[in-house]
Amino acid sequence: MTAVKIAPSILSADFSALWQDVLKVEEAGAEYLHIDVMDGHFVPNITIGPLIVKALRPKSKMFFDIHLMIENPDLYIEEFIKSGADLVTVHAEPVHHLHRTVSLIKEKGARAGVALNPATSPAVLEYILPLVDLVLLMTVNPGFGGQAFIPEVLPKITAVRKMLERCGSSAEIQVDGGINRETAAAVVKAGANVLVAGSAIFGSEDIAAAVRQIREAAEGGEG
Ligand SMILES: O=C(CO)[C@H](O)[C@H](O)COP(=O)(O)O
Ligand SMILES: [Fe+2]
Repeated sequence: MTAVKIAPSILSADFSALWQDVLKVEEAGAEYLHIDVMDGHFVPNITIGPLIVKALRPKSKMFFDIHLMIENPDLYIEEFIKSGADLVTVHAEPVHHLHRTVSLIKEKGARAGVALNPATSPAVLEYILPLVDLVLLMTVNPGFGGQAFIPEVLPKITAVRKMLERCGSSAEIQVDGGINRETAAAVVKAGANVLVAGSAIFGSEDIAAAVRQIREAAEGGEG
């Protein structure tokens, strides 16, 4: 099993002191910086665009993980990658030609992720797995931070882990939504290895301790 990685979601950071919060999670040893992009169409919220990614890029050496919750992602993929994205994840639900979209991410030089809402079947991944570097399984319905973890996704995590093994894929499995000290072990036990956490990290008085505690809890689920 690949080592657990922690991906703090800046959706819950202090936007008036954003890069200082980014520095805190980098110093705490978190591996990925999870950046939630919402368009007010695919999800009922509007957040961050490529300008923010570009502004943060010189401030941090972290792996920039861009979670696009937008319609028509093909229009923006190149700009996000030029702005400093290391990984671009698109949702399967609003995309008409997923193979084309994932291929575009790879062509433009980033790693490619595919995200699935809690109710979406992983069957959609089967024939594009060789191109996919990360599968993001939403453990809340996307759009907002601070929502409760949906436990019905746990068997889907295990199903995707088995699918990856069957296909000889080394793609990572990321989970996003409601991840904290209480839920971390269960998602890792089910087969996830990249854990996004927003409110559990940036809502904490001690950001470094929160990263450490989630990692410790997650490692309790390895085995
Ligand atoms: O994609 C997201 C929401 O759509 C966020 O990454 C996610 O909700 C993180 O927030 P929290 O850890 O507070 O649930
Ligand atoms: Fe996210």
